[in-house]
Amino acid sequence: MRNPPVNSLSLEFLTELLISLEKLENDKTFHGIIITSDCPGIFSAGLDLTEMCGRDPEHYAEYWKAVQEMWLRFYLSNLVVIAAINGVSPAGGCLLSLTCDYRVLANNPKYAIGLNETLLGIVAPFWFKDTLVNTIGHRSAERALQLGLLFPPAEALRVGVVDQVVPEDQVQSTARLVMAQWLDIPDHARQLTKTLMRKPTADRLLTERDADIQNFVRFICKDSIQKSLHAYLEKLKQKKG
Ligand SMILES: CCCCC/C=C/CCC/C=C/CC(=O)SCCNC(=O)CCNC(=O)[C@H](O)C(C)(C)COP(=O)(O)OP(=O)(O)OC[C@H]1O[C@@H](n2cnc3c(N)ncnc32)[C@H](O)[C@@H]1OP(=O)(O)O
Repeated sequence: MRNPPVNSLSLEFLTELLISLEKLENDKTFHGIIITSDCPGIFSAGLDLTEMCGRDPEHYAEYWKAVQEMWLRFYLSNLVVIAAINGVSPAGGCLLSLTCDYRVLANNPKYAIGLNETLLGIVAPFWFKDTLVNTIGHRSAERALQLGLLFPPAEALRVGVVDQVVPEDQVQSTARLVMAQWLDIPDHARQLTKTLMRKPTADRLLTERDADIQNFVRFICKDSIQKSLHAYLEKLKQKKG
């Protein structure tokens, strides 16, 4: 991912990601992809706050549809998808990594990962929650979501948000080793098993997709939510000054 400075998942960047995924899926010489970051120290800052702040309802609806599409397409991809997490990964950045089949995280205490939405005064939607529950179990997910926990590497491994923590200079090579293991499995059997495991979760969003967009638009348009997002963005900007 190369969307400096922080790989935020803007509408444009999400569209590019989806086009790239589609191209790779349509090229039958590809069997797997490794998602990693070109922004030093940052895997992805998550959803782009500027897409959710000070815009009109039509824009929010279009943006949310693209976020849903990213989740659905990566979560259900027939390719083996591995995240080589070489930086901090809050909220939507964590969600993107949770769509992958395997997560390798660099062992740097700054590289926290988690669904921290509540800390911003926003609520992780049910399909964010379902993805986390499927990964770490109900009790750990409930605690992590309510408290908006961002896990440093050792904790992330202990709770199961990531599958492996390795020295920073070994993240890419480890992801490639893991890819080789996953590609050794007969493709059709692996793909059908992935579908079996993930389809019920994806189907829930597919059947409630429009309602979920409407919920998001209603929620994000609230004055109180706009005020918190605006204040949060300002705080991020003032950090430098
Ligand atoms: C009940 C029914 C509910 C229905 C549905 C409701 C749903 C709402 C759910 C919405 C879900 C949202 C999930 C998300 O992903 S929200 C985004 C969460 N992300 C974060 O909290 C991360 C924020 N960023 C940071 O913490 C830091 O930027 C950092 C990633 C740790 C990097 O730090 P650093 O290297 O120091 O860089 P800066 O902080 O100086 O940032 C540089 C630059 O980038 C801007 N920026 C940072 N993050 C974002 C972002 N997520 N979106 C847009 N822009 C971002 C930052 O403002 C700086 O900009 P300037 O250079 O212009 O100052």
